[in-house]
Amino acid sequence: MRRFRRDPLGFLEHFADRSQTGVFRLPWGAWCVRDSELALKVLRDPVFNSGRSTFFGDLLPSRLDQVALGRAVRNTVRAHVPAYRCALARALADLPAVSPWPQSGLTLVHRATADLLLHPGAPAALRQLQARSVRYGLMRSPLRRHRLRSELLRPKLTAATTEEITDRRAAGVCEAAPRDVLDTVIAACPEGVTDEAAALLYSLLVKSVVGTVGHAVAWSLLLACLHQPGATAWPWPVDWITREAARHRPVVWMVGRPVPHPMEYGGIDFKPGAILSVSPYLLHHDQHLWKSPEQFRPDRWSDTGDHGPYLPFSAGPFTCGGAAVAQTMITEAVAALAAGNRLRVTGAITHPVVTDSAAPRPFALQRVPTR
Ligand code: HEM
Repeated sequence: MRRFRRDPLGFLEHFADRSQTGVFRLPWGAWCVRDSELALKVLRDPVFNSGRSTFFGDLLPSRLDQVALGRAVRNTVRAHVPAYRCALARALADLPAVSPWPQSGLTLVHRATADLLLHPGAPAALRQLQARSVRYGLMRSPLRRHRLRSELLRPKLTAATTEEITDRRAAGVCEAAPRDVLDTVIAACPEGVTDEAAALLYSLLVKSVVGTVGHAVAWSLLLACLHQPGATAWPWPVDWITREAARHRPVVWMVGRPVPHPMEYGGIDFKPGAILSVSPYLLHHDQHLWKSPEQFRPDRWSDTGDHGPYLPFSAGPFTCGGAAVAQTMITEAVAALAAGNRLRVTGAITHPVVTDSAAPRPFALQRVPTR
């Protein structure tokens, strides 16, 4: 496991290269589908994708409820994009000339979405708890002391969110005009979903909106700066940079699907319940399907054809419900950070820290105004 912690993706590639079958066993017992065609089949085939998605798990009673909630939240977030842009500009004005990343990515995105997640009239204590959780453990930290802190914070945040949901449900929430993502979640939860389950659903979505987007912003900045050190302007459109960063270093590095009944897959016999994992990273680095996949090359997005499988947001029936709006949020943030500035990174390496997401290791970003 020490080798995995040092270079998780290299470790995964090493196992994939040595495997003789389309599916190989990971050291911690799970199964990884190495063959790209078989992997895409796992994500798309109804055999593995019926019933409820693992993202929401059993927090909602049916797949229809999951889809309805995902769409409702996506719509609320999409409607907020103009406000996000303005709030981002205000948050950037407070960013120091040298800032610590990837944490600054999460802080920036949180500041730009704070009123979307909890409207300004929501209890101040809850808004503060949410801001603290963004600082100390929205995403699982590799550091034990951070994990301990977040384990202390999480029950408090869940309890405070649950209490707020109880109050809002008692007062009634207007489905047609949600004031924030919490209202949207409450309105989309069918009867019978407890206040605590609604709080857990809400926290999953906060993690996606702030944590996953924040880490994707950090990867884009890091990779673009490392490949154009000291440039006053990047030679690529920001959209190409963010797409290529999501290919080169997908934040969600593994998604899993349970095997529904005894079956043979990729030359191996599986029992029901075994988890088949698909790694977007491995598919994005398949030498047979991508040209020079190990290189960070935003210009590969100048044309629409000739690409291998691209699934930073997964694929098939359980694809990320917020993919398009997430892409917009990431691109807007990177563009805003770069506008009128020369960017430089120090202390940067491209080996990620892998926990529940593949995050960049700490680096410093220096912004020097060019006008
Ligand atoms: C960089 C940002 C993001 C990435 C990389 C990402 C990626 C993913 C992935 C890989 C899944 C799981 C799919 C699977 O199990 O196959 C997922 C699920 C989901 N994501 Fe995202 N996501 C991001 C941001 C967002 C945002 C901003 C929203 C909301 C607006 C969102 C909403 C959802 C929903 C609702 C699902 C569950 C889909 C379902 O089960 O039907 N995501 N996301």
